[in-house]
Amino acid sequence: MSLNPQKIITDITSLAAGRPVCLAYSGGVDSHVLLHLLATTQHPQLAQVRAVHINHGLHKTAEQWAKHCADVASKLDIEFSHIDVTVQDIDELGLEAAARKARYQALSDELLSDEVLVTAQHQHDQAETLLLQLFRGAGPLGLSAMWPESQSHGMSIIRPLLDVPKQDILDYAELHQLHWVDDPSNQNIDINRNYLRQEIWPLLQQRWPTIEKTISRSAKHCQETSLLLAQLAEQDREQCQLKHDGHLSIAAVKQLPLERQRNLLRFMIETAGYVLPSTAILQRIIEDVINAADDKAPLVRWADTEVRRYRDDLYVQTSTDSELPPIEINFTGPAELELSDDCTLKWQLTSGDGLKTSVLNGDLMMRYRQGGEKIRLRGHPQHKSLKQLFQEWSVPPWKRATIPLIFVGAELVGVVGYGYAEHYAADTGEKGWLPYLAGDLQPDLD
Ligand SMILES: Nc1ncnc2c1ncn2[C@@H]1O[C@H](COP(=O)(O)OP(=O)(O)OP(=O)(O)O)[C@@H](O)[C@H]1O
Repeated sequence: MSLNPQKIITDITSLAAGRPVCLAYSGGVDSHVLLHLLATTQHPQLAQVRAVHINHGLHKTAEQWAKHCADVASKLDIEFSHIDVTVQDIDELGLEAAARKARYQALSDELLSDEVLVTAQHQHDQAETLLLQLFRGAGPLGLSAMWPESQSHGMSIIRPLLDVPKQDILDYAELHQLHWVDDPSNQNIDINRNYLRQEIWPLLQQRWPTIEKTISRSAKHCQETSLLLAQLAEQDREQCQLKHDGHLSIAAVKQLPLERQRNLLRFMIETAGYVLPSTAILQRIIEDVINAADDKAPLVRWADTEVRRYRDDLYVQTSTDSELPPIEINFTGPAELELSDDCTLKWQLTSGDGLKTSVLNGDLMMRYRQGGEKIRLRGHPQHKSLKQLFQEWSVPPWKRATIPLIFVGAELVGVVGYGYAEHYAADTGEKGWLPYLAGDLQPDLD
């Protein structure tokens, strides 16, 4: 079998679906062949094409590579740019992963909002990726290896060569007398992928000559299985979201067989964009969180993610910072205050809601809960402790310490987002001063 240029360009056109394409051009043979195909094969629906090279600056010859890429693109009449990046966190991530991280970040910054990125991984890369996942004990999603189209780092990425054998790419390059750059770091067998490629693969291929193709076929089977599992998880999620607040009902989750509980949890975590937990952590979520006694509020944490239970609700979220620094502010400055990276307190004048505007003349402060606060809410006959109110409002314990409280002197007069004290709440028809958290439902402002 040999590489069919028209089929590849047709595949790119259909995956790109009218969006302009930007080729990630390393200077290696694979992306050079793809660049050549894009430049020389016509397709009426193929929108604009350009190429970008990332210079990691890791080799003495890096500048020459970038120059080589620019020359090749220019001869093929393809718009070209190169980006210099600084590879960081090498000690923590290892050279290969650190370079990939810097590369994807730069590509993501470079891409226009409607552009798709095209990369040149082929059938052999796909087989290697599946094997490396297998050695790590991955399930169907990991064994799906690379998808023809996926979303990553905020970009759409398409991989039109996944079904093309490496040999076909080399034959094409030879036929068209292409000159490419071989990355010297590919020889370093301390890197698992290189070890597999240099030391193991030749033996496998000697014994099983079609192994590149057959392993890639397994990746496709796993992709199909992953899609089916996602559909099942979607159905289970609908069934377990009894309220409309997006949280799963623990009682409903417990009705599912264990393997579907695990499948649902993985799906929820993955679609929310968090790092998937290991099998052991997943098991702890089932044992310690889902099967905890009703009155417990357990949590399991990994990476920067946590799963918690409060009453019947299951929370999958970014780890909460339980030790928030105390803040004391008076409200004479601008009408907003950044409380943390993702939380801003804002305030506005509005009709019949919030606090009387006269509070602005006094000693108005904001701080978080310290324990022992009481408030008599508007329309209530007596004071209640904040603890009791948080329970009545079903505020999960770990959120209580993050809700801004408004004080006049030492007196608690408002719990942002929840309610105001009888003597300080704005009357109907009167202008009120309303603090709220950005992202909360905005009040009707006038
Ligand atoms: N420095 C880079 N600049 C732009 N794109 C890159 C760069 N390195 C890799 N890529 C893209 O990511 C894909 C996979 O990377 P990988 O490291 O397997 O490529 P390579 O073997 O160095 O190069 P090639 O796949 O072009 O032969 C490449 O096919 C290419 O599309």
